[in-house]
Amino acid sequence: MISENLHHKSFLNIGVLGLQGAVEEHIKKIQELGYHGTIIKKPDQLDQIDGLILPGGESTTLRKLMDSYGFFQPLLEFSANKKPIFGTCAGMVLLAKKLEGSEEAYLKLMDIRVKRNAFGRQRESFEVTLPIQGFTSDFPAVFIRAPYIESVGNQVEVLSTYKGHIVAAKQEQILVTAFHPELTEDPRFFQLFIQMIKK
Ligand SMILES: NC(=O)CC[C@H](N)C(=O)O
Repeated sequence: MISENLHHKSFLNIGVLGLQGAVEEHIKKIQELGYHGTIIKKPDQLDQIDGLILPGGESTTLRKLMDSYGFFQPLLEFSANKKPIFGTCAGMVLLAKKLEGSEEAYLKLMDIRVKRNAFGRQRESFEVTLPIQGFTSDFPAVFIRAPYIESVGNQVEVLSTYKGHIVAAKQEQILVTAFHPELTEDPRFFQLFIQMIKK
């Protein structure tokens, strides 16, 4: 009985880093798909979850908060244990191995070089439909002061580009999007992340 229940989908517990940014929107998406979503405010909560979403927000603020709450080392361990991480927008900036310009990268968990606020002032926020590798139809992508990926290492699978710039990618158990899948009705990026967790 117990082992059967453990396979029930609601037993997957997906965390959303809850220090700043689009936290509730992600929790809502996880719940809509029938899974348990937990707002993560302390590093010891990482032990309870099967995967973690690093939401959009302001990456400079986020990294300061992550440092002061002691998240840096525990997140490296979380990733070393092959627990999946999904970074959207600022979350993607935090996962990058390199940042364009003088700013030092933060977690350096994914072999991507990221340019922040990359689409310029005129295009602070916009929505486009994009073909995504593995999806059978285009995805509505909402960009807000979005970064893009300038280059990737050979472990990285490019999932989507917009105007020649990489805006979604995957490396082993890490998924990133420059856009905000939590702001559209389309659940496919969350479904993809959940598949990565179940693997
Ligand atoms: N919507 C977002 O997450 C914006 C990201 C922000 N421009 C940054 O670099 O931190």
